[in-house]
Amino acid sequence: MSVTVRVPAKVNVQLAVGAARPDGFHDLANVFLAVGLYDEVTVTPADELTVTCEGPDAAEVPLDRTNLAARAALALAERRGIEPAVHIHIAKDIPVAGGMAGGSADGAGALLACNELWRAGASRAELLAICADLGSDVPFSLVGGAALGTGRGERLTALEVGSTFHWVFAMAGRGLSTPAVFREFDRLAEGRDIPEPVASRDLLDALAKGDADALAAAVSNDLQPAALSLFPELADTLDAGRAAGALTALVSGSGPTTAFLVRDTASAQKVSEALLASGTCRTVRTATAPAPGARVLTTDRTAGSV
Ligand SMILES: C[C@@](CO)(OP(=O)(O)O)[C@H](O)COP(=O)(O)OP(=O)(O)OC[C@H]1O[C@@H](n2ccc(N)nc2=O)[C@H](O)[C@@H]1O
Ligand SMILES: Nc1ncnc2c1ncn2[C@@H]1O[C@H](COP(=O)(O)OP(=O)(O)O)[C@@H](O)[C@H]1O
Repeated sequence: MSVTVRVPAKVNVQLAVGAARPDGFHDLANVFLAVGLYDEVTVTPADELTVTCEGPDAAEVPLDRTNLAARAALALAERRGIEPAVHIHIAKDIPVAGGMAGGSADGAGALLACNELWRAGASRAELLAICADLGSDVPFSLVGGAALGTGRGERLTALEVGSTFHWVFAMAGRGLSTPAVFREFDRLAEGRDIPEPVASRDLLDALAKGDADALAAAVSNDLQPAALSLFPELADTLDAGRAAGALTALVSGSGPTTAFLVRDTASAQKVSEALLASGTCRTVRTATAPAPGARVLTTDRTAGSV
């Protein structure tokens, strides 16, 4: 018996960041767009909780109980009074510490997979509540599509998207820590009045219409100056993508992955080749958006039985 769930990465087409809250988090207007790069999480009954990971970045993924997938399994097991006796395998295609919510994807994926494996019967609302406890980005990994996240990003309102958008992503040679980027945001904001974060009407309209030019004109990321301050070479990657004809270029979330909105697959190809040739990034991937949220791919109720 095993269950496999597929979960998408995300890009933030708007990330408006408010002042630091007393609890250390920041209020956000976080417009998430799920993109078609996926991790797959497979859960199988085992003697005890174990985690394995395969993929180009696997060596950087913790395999102990700090792994978000393990934390998700433990959270559901505790609520249901179940032994968390499960092996979790992550086939990882989403870059690690890249600002594309790879860990959050694995948390949401493991939660959905364990709910199915254990026939735990958690409702969508309960799954979303567990996701919010695990991390600010985790609820969005469950729902996918496009959504506005408020609060610390965990309170979601689904958004309409009128068409498919084409993206190129440039993966950097090293990661960036999300808390470190928020700390740098605070440092850069010292002495300034930080406005309440609000979603941009132009941006929501562009998404709803499926208008790539309007979306390109409206994207914004308040964490980008902080990410660039910690990782100045990212400016060269952004420039290389713009020069190759991207409609817009921005840092994805807290970075350091850079995201390039392009008009079509031909432009995606051209921008990808230029980015690789520029030598300013480690790898390049293309993907379309929006992508669906966490989905059960297979439930094999015979695997593991004699
Ligand atoms: C910045 C964003 C944008 O979508 O994503 P990434 O770029 O990391 O993927 C998110 O806000 C990241 O969400 P997530 O990675 O789930 O963060 P959490 O585990 O909830 O929090 C990690 C740390 O980030 C900071 N944090 C996170 C969310 C938030 N609204 N305010 C914060 O200040 C806090 O320092 C917190 O301790
Ligand atoms: N399943 C997981 N996959 C990747 N990283 C994880 C996972 N669980 C915990 N982590 C930790 O979370 C950190 C942030 O990872 P990730 O979610 O990939 O990046 P980001 O928050 O920038 O989107 C990693 O450096 C790693 O230490």
